[in-house]
Amino acid sequence: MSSSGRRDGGHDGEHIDGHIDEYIEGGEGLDESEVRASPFLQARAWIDAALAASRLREDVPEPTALSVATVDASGAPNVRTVLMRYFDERGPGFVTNLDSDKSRELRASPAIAAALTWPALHRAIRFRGRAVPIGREEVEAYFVSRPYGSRLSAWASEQSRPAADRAELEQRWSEVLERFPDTGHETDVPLPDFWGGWRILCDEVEFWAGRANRLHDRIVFTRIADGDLAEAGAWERFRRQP
Ligand SMILES: Cc1cc2nc3c(=O)[nH]c(=O)nc-3n(C[C@H](O)[C@H](O)[C@H](O)COP(=O)(O)O)c2cc1C
Repeated sequence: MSSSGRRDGGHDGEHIDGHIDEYIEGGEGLDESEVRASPFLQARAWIDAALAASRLREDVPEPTALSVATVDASGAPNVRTVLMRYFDERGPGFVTNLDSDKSRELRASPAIAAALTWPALHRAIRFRGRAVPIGREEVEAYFVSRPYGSRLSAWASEQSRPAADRAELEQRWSEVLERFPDTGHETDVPLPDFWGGWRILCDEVEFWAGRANRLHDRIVFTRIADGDLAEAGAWERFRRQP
């Protein structure tokens, strides 16, 4: 633990003093010599490391938790957390209600930014780009793999719309439970038309690696040509100041 850190993470004077300092004391950083040839390979390596760490230790919960920022019709930002359900050469992807605020915002303005953050590993990845809908077949293939209750909840919630009270939600749940009984088969709850996914086609991917004294490493891949995340020639790499 660093000299300025507090284990309770509570208030200390006028600022909030979290646990980050003690983690950053041990940051490995990210040197140009070890950066993979493409943003895909670099992200894949860090995501795999986070998934492995989350199986082995308790301080990396929800390693695929992805903060997703959109802008609303007035240009005001909006952010929420989803789970990254897809990651391949095309970019990170997530599933959600297609009538939710985030989906409405993305249809009006596809500009999107997202971040995976692993404080205990001293690492974060930031993605910026535009969102495109994930194809229905891909969504369907994922949807049938979800547990019955998760598939049912897709039907039970008009995500982001107001609800009078908790009882209203539970009433909707009872209705869909009756409508789509659990037969133990993957087709018992169909994929709703209003449920799907978004993929981020990236123009920039930043890898942040915490280091001592806040001299962190930031290695950025920025797009210079067409091509997916694995296409090394589509990206230029540089270092940003911390
Ligand atoms: C750890 C975590 C994971 C979540 N995963 C999802 C998800 O995969 N999809 C989703 O639609 N909402 C997910 N949520 C809920 C969202 O944060 C959010 O409340 C919801 O999508 C509505 O956002 P919106 O009104 O801005 O559209 C998750 C929340 C947390 C805290």
